Amino acid sequence: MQPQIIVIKIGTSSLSDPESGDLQLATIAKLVEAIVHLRREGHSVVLVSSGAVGIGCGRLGLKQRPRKISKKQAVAAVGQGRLIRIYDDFFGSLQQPVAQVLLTRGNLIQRQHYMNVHATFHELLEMGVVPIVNENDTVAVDELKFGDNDTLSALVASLVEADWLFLLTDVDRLYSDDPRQNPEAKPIEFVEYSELQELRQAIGEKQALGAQGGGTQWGTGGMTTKLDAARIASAAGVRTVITRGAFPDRLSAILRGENFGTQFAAQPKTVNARKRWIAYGMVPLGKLFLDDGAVQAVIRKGRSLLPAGITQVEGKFDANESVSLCDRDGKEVARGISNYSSSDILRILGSQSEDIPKLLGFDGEETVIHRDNLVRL
Ligand SMILES: Nc1ncnc2c1ncn2[C@@H]1O[C@H](COP(=O)(O)OP(=O)(O)O)[C@@H](O)[C@H]1O
Ligand SMILES: N[C@@H](CCC(=O)OP(=O)(O)O)C(=O)O
Repeated sequence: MQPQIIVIKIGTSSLSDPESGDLQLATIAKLVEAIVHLRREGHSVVLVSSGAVGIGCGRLGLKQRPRKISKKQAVAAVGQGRLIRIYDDFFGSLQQPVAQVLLTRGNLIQRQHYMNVHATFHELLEMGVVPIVNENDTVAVDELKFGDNDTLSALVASLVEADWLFLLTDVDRLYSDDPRQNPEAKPIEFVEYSELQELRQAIGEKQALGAQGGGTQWGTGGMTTKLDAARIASAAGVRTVITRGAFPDRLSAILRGENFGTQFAAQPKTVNARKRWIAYGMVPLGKLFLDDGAVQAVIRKGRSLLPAGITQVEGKFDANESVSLCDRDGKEVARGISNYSSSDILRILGSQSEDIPKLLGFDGEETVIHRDNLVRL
């Protein structure tokens, strides 16, 4: 097999015991062995590990995840140090160097920062190091949070142009409903990209009816954030698998084609690095609703977006910021960098490009979003 770039995300629910909060040392050891095995087969591996808050709670004798943000951030600062120390000890005993990479959402929004992060991952993987990534919980502010490590791992997978993203959790795969609450829930083995949005909505609605997002009080997002992650990764050409964290030795078997967990088909890797940054590095600050003709032009024909095809604007944004493009039903079909602010678009929407100078009083761009700055989702 060709050397693969593999991102593995492990959730709190697999790292610590749900009742006592104690570390699942055997799982961590097996995960480390599995990763070292993958490295020795020639693959590059990035580990995205949750657990800072959970382990911090264990260290401080807290029985529940704190609700207050500043407390959670302080507890994460306690837990992250311990987490990385355990990994360094375990990987170190197998002579595998590791690196700690702590990221905030803001690091990926700015193009220069994004490129620096990209270059650092590249160097680490070139040197055979296993980067261990987590959100920099201690400094992250609410508006600029990944919020959950499922999303973070998908963005990292897109950034490093991974072949595979493994989301390791405490259930063996995705089900039609939460198997803890509904024993009739049906296992789902394979999901096509075209099925993902609808499935996300159905499972999100069922999960919202349940008590909380995650299966235990320590997990955060449950399956909805994993499905969001699968969508981001699949769109970036990364094959995603949801599988159980307690059996990391199955990762090699999955690479060989065995069927453990739920697999999500990847879209072809056609989008370049800059467009991937536009799609998933930047955070859209508003929405443009398009008529059917504009959806056709942008999606099917890869054309630029002109003011004539825009029917409505939502949100406040400046020129050069990221926006979502939605069809008449509100479904997001593309993202791009707008040449105009939301207030200027309100004045030119529905008009012909040649009327822009007259409507705005200055000689602006002909397009609202140029095709070079536009990515289909
Ligand atoms: N449709 C579903 N299929 C499988 N698990 C589900 C589903 N809906 C909710 N869950 C719950 O999601 C939990 C895993 O999410 P979470 O606790 O956030 O894990 P992690 O800490 O690994 O990110 C499972 O324990 C399960 O109870
Ligand atoms: N950055 C947080 C991770 C939060 C998170 O996404 O947790 P999980 O749902 O268990 O993957 C931590 O280290 O505790």
